[in-house]
Amino acid sequence: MRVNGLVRAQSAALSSLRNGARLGCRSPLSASQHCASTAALQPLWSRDANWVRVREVRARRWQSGAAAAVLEQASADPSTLAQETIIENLNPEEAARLARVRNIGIAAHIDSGKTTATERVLFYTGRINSIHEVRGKDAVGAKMDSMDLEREKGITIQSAATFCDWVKKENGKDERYHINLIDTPGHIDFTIEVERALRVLDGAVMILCAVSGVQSQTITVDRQMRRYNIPRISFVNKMDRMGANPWKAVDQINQKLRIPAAALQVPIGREDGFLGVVDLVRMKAIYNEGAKGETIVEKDEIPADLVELAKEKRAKLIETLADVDDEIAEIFLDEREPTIEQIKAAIRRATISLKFTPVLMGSALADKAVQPMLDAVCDYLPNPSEVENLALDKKRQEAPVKLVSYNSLPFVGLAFKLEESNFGQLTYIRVYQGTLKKGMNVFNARSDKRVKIPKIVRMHSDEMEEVQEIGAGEICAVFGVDCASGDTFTDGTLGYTMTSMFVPEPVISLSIKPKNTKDTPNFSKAMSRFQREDPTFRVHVDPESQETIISGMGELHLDIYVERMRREYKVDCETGQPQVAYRETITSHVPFDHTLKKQTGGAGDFARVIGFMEPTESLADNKFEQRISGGTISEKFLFACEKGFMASCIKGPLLGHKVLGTSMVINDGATHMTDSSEMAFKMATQQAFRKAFMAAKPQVLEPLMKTTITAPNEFQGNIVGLLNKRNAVINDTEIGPEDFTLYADCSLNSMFGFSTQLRAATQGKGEFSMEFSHYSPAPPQLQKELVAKYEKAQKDRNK
Ligand SMILES: Nc1nc2c(ncn2[C@@H]2O[C@H](COP(=O)(O)OP(=O)(O)OP(=O)(O)O)[C@@H](O)[C@H]2O)c(=O)[nH]1
Repeated sequence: MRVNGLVRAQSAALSSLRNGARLGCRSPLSASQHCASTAALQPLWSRDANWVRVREVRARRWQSGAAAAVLEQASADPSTLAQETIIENLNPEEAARLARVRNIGIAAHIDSGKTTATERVLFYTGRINSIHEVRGKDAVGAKMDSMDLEREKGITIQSAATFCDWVKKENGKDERYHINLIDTPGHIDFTIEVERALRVLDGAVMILCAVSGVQSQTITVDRQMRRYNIPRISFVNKMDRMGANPWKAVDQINQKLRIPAAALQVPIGREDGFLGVVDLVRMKAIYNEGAKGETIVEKDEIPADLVELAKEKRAKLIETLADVDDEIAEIFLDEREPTIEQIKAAIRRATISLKFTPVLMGSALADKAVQPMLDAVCDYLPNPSEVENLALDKKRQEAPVKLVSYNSLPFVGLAFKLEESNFGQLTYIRVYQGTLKKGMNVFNARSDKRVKIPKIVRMHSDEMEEVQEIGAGEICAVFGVDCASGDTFTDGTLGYTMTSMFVPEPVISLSIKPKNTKDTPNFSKAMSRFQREDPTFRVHVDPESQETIISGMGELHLDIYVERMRREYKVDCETGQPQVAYRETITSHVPFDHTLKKQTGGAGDFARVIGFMEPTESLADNKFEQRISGGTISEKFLFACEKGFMASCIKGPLLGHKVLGTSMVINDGATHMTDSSEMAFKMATQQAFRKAFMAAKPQVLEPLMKTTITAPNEFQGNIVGLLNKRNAVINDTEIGPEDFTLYADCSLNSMFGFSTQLRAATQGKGEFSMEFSHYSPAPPQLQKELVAKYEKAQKDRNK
């Protein structure tokens, strides 16, 4: 009995160890698993069932002892944890340097105040001398919105990186922290900017509006943070606004985002009278003084009318921590009062292990309580050595290896963003391991090319500061490195690659051309630059109409590029109507035997291809295969066949949209001694493709969008009505005390004009966000209409 119990406990420990490794792992592959595990994070606590909790805590403690033994065993196997030993040998100086580094992002729903808060952070840390507002009267604009377009529209379009040093007071001593910070856009059309920032950051500040709480885009940002296992602190901004209610935001983080959350502060005053916050950990009142709130005044005395509330919310904080942290759970069970250090350590542990988010509050615009948020970044978000980053070792069958943020190890970095600047291409790199030095040769793991690093800079929005080297765990930008977004660089001794970020599929496309043909060279230059910089912006030329088609994440996304073309390249463009990016596929197996034969006087054209077409297992890609035996078609001609197949997939026979999920196998054929050529085989394959495709029950696929709608409860009926008209599938509805959130799958085609109708149906109080989910067969009626329209356009063109 005892032996069995031990085995069971050890296997539980092993599995918890594996889960733990997954939670910390920065790989998009682990995202769904992680979502599942965090969804299961339900509060364990119940006052009436203390004994259950005691047993659980004891069992967990016992298991962690067993887990330590397993870890010891695992670290003895160098094939899996080769670098574990290095971590143990981290020298104290290196550890002290890393302990003071934070790489963080600011992400939130549109207009929650990300850029306004970042402006305060830069001001209070001394990076800028004065504060300028988004859409401010002085028309200067915030530092991080450096593009003219961003300043005019008052929205962030590109993420911007900066760095600053924050001096935190700790027990009367000054502690200097180095913070690399990325401000991201809120609008879903620029979601790739959030994806790539989160891919390389160690922690995030999730900003919420004190009036609106969790909004539709907050839910998308939450999903993205989970995808990359990002620990976060939450900041409830706009406490100066009428109707501000931080407790609603805290409840919604718990209920809608399902992550245990508790406030670390209570507000002193509200709305116009918002003066500062009470720090619940240290039980002190914090006020801002000075013209821009630059002086922090701490008082031991809490305003009398807030003493009871502060006690209640502090108890709530400790209770929530007891649910997610064993040490606090024990103290709680023993009915002892945890010390400040114990509470802070528990918040840190629980935040980093993704079990909890501490909630702070303030008003960036009114210059209140931003500094305590910066303190919380230092106190509760991880330093680079506390985050597990994995690479795959190509030299050892892609075995995962842990990267260690240690300056003297071989260099490994990830290029996460490209940007054209006046001085050439700028590549943003996160250094995961080793040191990147000016003049050093690095290897691109994808292309196997060696490149020299001519110049390294630290970015401060659109300004830069040249440096000679960048250590492990830091973010920088380099010049003169030709690569793609998501490439891994090493020093050449390691065969490591890192997984890249998640790139959503473009869903909207439109035709575009310069108004003046003399602008064509600039037009092409702009297109290739935008494409290189933004993986969600794609360009292709329609082989028949010769029109240039651009595709992206939404109308705003494409509009911005058209506008940037005008401003930055002086090219005025004509654009067609935005169209949904449909896809085409086949649904059955069809054999083909096609001969191309032309005899026009001299040498003719001859090619015969035999084989079959069928749907692939998943819609992910198309597949070409040759199974020729006896050399009936030579290698050279088979290569031409493959090219023909690829060309056919770009423009499907049904609608002229891209083909997905289609496989073509050529297993026989014939060649003519003199008349066969590569061109003949390419054309024969294209003709065979067309015929077989049309015979294989072709199907139009339409993009389905994961849609999140939030609105006050009284409008629920109206919204369900709107969605029913659009044949949407409602997956879930969550009803809160005031408003509800509805999750649905909607076809993109049916969502044109939805924002206007939603505004009308909810007196402007409803909002929604959409994200591409997957391709799904279009309804037969829609397919019929689309095909008829395409055929008519073809006929008109050929007249
Ligand atoms: N009342 C009030 N308004 C604020 C506060 N913070 C920001 N705002 C206003 O909210 C609007 C949006 O602020 P931004 O900082 O651009 O918000 P954002 O989240 O960066 O916006 P996007 O990046 O475009 O999504 C601006 O008009 C700000 O002045 C605040 O604390 N209180």
